[in-house]
Amino acid sequence: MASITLNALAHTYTENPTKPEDYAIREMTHVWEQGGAFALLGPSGCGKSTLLNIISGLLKPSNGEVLFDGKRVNELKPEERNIAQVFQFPVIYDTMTVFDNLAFPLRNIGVPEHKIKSKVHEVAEILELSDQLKRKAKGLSADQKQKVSMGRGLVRDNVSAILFDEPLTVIDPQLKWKLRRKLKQIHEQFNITMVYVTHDQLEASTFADKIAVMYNGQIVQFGTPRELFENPTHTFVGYFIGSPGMNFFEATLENRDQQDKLVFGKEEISVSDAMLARLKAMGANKVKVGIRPEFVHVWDGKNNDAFAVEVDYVEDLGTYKILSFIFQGQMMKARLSEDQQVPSGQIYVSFPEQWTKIYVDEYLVDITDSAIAVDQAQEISHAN
Ligand SMILES: Nc1ncnc2c1ncn2[C@@H]1O[C@H](COP(=O)(O)OP(=O)(O)OP(=O)(O)O)[C@@H](O)[C@H]1O
Repeated sequence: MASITLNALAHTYTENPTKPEDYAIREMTHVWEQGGAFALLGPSGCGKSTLLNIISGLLKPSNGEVLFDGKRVNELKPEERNIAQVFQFPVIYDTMTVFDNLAFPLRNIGVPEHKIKSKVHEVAEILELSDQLKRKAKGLSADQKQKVSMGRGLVRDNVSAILFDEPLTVIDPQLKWKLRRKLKQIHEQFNITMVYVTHDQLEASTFADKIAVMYNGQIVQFGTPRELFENPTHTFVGYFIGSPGMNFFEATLENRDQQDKLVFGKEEISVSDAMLARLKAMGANKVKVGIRPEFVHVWDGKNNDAFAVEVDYVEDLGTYKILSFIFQGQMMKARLSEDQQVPSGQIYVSFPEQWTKIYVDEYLVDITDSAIAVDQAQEISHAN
């Protein structure tokens, strides 16, 4: 078991990179703590597989270091790293029995047969494969084959970490949740560091305690599923997490009647004085405002803080409804409970200040005391 540290890591497939877009992994420093269950979540092409292959040693990074428990492993071959990797498609030997497939990694390193037998039976028991041990792998279903792949990762005692690269892609939907639960159970039992790559937010949040959201070769936020939902620190996280994703609109900081205001179209958006002061100090005239559909309040009648908007349409999704409305010419969404009635035509919506997030250059403007203290310390150190 090990912690995995990526230190100033970067990777490019281009011979002479000149710009950030030439990098599949843009410089990143990141730590996966020992024993954690993590997900690496992001859209196709953002660099997830590249990152996993660098950790397992299948790929040599262009820059930076990979450390296991603080020790540099860049020079170690994949088989010397004690990392198990489970791929999208099960990697097993069809002509061998399930037992021999599971025994293979142990026979390779010369473990005595009696030890192999007990270890294979132990892992088969956990994976519910005990009654399949004598079968040839060829006849197994896709989910059973993937379980054998996982089992091959688990039989070795000295495995530092298991990396899963979209392991449930070929599994039938009704079996996915079963395998996901199995993985969670295995994590609890073995206390192994696990990194699970997926582009599916549901898969990520049911498996992982903490999720790294990846976008354009960078980890833009690392947090619990709840943190990613309630406090996205990058607009991509707001957009990618949630169903539907966060609403965004561009607003400007304007001085009206000697007071700074955040303005969108004809409306003033309510934010705290501390936020207005912070934006002014940053010299940010244009910002993005983000609010999750779940946090938009919908009212039947006029209300002090509420804006008059036009209902566009309502989608009934069985257990909840999605209301689409037009606010100052822009389409936005609110998520409502199934029993909430929505009148047609004009309605009123409000955006609670607590859930109204402000972004500058795609990053959240954080006005908590600790965030401001860090910024000020950085400004002082730059000034010196
Ligand atoms: N062998 C390669 N040679 C050149 N470019 C590559 C190679 N492998 C990946 N890339 C590029 O690097 C970027 C990151 O790819 P990567 O496969 O790591 O992303 P991913 O997030 O795992 O995507 P997916 O979910 O589709 O597998 C992409 O732009 C991809 O086209």
